[in-house]
Amino acid sequence: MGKNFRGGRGRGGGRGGGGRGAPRSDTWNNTRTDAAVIDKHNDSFEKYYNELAIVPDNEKEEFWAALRRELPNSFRFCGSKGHALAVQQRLVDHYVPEITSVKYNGETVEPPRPVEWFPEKLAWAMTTPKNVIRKFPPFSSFQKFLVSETSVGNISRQEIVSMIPPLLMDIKPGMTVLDLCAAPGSKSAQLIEMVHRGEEARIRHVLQQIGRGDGREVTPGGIETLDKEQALNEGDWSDDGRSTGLLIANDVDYRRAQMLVHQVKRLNSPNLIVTNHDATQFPSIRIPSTGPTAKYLKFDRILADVPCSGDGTTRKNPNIWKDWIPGNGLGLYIMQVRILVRALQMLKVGGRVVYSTCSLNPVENEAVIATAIDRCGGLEKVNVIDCSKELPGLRRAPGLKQWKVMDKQGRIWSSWKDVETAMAEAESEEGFARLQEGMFPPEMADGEETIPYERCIRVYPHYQDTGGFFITVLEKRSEIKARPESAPKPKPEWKSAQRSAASSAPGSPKKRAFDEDISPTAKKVKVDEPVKEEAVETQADVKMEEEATGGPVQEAPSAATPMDGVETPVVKNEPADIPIKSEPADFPVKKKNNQMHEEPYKYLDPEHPELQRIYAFYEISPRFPRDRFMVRNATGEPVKAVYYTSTLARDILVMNEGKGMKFVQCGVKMFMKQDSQGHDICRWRIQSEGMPIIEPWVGEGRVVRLTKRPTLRKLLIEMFPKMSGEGWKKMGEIAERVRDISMGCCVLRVEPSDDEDGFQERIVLPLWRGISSLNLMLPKEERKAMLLRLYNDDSPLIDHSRGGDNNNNNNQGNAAPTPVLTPAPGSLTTQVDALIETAAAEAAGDQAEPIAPSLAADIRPGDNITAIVTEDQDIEAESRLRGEDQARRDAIHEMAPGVTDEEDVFNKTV
Ligand SMILES: C[S@@+](CC[C@H](N)C(=O)[O-])C[C@H]1O[C@@H](n2cnc3c(N)ncnc32)[C@H](O)[C@@H]1O
Repeated sequence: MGKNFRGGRGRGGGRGGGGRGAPRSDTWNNTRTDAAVIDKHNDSFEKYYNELAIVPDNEKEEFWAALRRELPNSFRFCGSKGHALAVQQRLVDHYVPEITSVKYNGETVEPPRPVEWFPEKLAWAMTTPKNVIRKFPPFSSFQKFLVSETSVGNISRQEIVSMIPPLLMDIKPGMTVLDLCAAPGSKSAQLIEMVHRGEEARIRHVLQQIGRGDGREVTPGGIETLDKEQALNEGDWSDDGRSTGLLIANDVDYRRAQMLVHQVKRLNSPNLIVTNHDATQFPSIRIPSTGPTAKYLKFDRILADVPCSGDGTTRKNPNIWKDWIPGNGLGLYIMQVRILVRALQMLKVGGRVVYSTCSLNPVENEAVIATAIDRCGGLEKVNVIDCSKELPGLRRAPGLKQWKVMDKQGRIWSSWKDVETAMAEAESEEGFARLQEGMFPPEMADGEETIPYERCIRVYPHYQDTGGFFITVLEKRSEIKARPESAPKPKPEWKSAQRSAASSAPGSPKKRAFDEDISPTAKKVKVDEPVKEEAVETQADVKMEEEATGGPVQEAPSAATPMDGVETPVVKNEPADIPIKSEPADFPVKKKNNQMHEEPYKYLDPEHPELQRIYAFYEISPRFPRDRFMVRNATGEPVKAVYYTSTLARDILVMNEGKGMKFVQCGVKMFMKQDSQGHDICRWRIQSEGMPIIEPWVGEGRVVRLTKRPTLRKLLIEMFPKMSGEGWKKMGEIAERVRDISMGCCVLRVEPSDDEDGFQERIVLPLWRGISSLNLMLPKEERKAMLLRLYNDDSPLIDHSRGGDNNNNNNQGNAAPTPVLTPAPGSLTTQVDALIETAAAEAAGDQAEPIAPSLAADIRPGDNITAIVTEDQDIEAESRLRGEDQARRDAIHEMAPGVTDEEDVFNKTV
């Protein structure tokens, strides 16, 4: 083990250790005070679901009671499996026994419990009340553990039911995956972990094959080799074991796309691209073609976790009780269908789309599935997969076979036929607005196969003490040509006769209501724009046909039209190509609503002299590819940072540049320029997030090995311990090595052993050898989290660069005062802070917007989320992350460069 790109930043990788994008520490014992005062009744809500009988009579009471109770806290251990298990082990061995013995008011307090059906029991839930957590010391240390591991990205707070869809995607290494509605990104995080599954073991295997291993056999048994068997059996060996898969995580909302970036960036995956598009018309992505015809990316797996009314989330969002109206679900149906149809279009034959909502409403669930299958050509083309054997232990209900629809006035309709009859007789169309034929169970023609709704999955709150959720897994059986919305399915004869009678009746509605009625709800999130549906389909279909037939593809001229403040490409009825050129190629471009476009992604020549210097200094194996390093500035020169991406990500960035694709983020920062003195020192240090990727390929000349617990503890607790004079002798087992190693960045490999003072897991950390001191290049939060997890030690850090004070900001040394980093008014940071305030207000129900209320729940005011769009901002954000010490050092450097500690000079980022 040693790779930590997937959230294992406790092992040294990982920026964002400051908990950016992670829940704020105090959310771990939040109780929702608003929950107590909200009246948890809503007549229409209760009437509708009672009449639908979504649960049997004898469960109704339990069902409604569960919906009214508060939701237990739940979380998931994340990162690579081995690492996640190591962190989990700490909970099992240390905290659970402590907590289990606690009694409150004579009752034993329920400890956190693992979710039985979740693989490896990596998901946990707890109902412990806040006052108990506050009152008892065992809980406070447990809470500290949760807070610190969450802040460094080893634990992700996530609703239990929200963890289900990725688990049903059956993602295999090497697959291309698209998450169409991804923000704030909890499922994307799961998906990227899956894309990388087994990678560590595969790479270790390859290294051993080529004689570059670290001497340890990859044998089953140790935590770090758990993935081995699976890894060796699964494919994806074409890139020396590195994952060749891809996740594109997309969201239409730019603000939310930024939340998404912060959630997934800490996973340090080079196989991830974040985009900002309307999923109903997600552009086709060009990829290299070996033949004369253009080629477009198709996905093995797509997650359509669509925006929904969210009425399964009352436990988390009690405002739903007062806000629930039938129009919420009705207004979303069209968009949900469009997203699902687009997903099916972009899917490979044999691939899977997982459709999910946190709504109980069949209009947003079974009806969407039925309509999308119908529009794509029926069950011959797209089928529902039976997942009843998956996730054993998860209690679930089958999808509804029959359902009714509640209109905006609260009337409940059993069939579209009834609606049509009533519409024909009605004085006005008022009251029928938004009703659609497709919202009702389809009436099948003779001999037509019925949709196997029983394969849809409904999870109700009282089953496992969770929120409510709907999931359906669809498989594409053959190429499709989706029927446009405006071309309804041919009707059985009786229906045609009835329709013509109805439409000729005096006062009959001229148009079906939805044609002119766009949900105000949808408008709020700017997602239900009038999509030029037919055109989109035409183009997508053309592309698919071209791919299928190998026919020619014509590059379409392109245009972009702003709609309601959102730059949405309007697709004209041209023969091909959804990607539309909407940007000139100069960057960055400031857009309306403060949307920014990223700086360009420019790949470096593999023979670039700077790359050659880096390879030489770190003795990087020639097998490690050189053609995937890029910079993010218009000159294309490595000035400040060098990023690394997978091959497929590179091809996509290169081939689609300037073609209207809105890339928000891609690439792992691998090398950062260091302002350092000395001729033979490499001015590029390995950035902690890139460390897990490059570290196995770094030569012995830049590696320091460590096996004893006390040595690592010293490095974690002491910042800048002295090497000068006799100082180096205090470094224990690594003393001579660090005395002799030349200045610059190196790799600290913490190796597991069976010794009493040895480690169970492999850890890799970046280390800086300065002229007269040594320093782990880790943010303070990360140091503290590791100290707590590995040593159960929460003592303050000691900073030798400020005279050895204990870093409590009381500035006892002779150093300059610590400047406080305050973002300038109007800066990106403050703007995004404001956005996050808004998101939190949404989560607390301050807005009437019923769409996906769960979205903002994981983001709180004060979370340090910044819209990072340029290289400079990225570096600035990193400096902030590294804490006030960095700022202080920078300040000292500027104030009195000649007299301060040398480390100020040697650790300053240019
Ligand atoms: C239910 S949430 C997704 C939650 C997310 N999958 C997760 O697990 O964190 C729905 C998301 O869809 C986005 N959205 C709404 N309409 C969209 C559209 N037309 N295209 C893409 N994304 C859309 C919203 O901004 C929202 O972030």
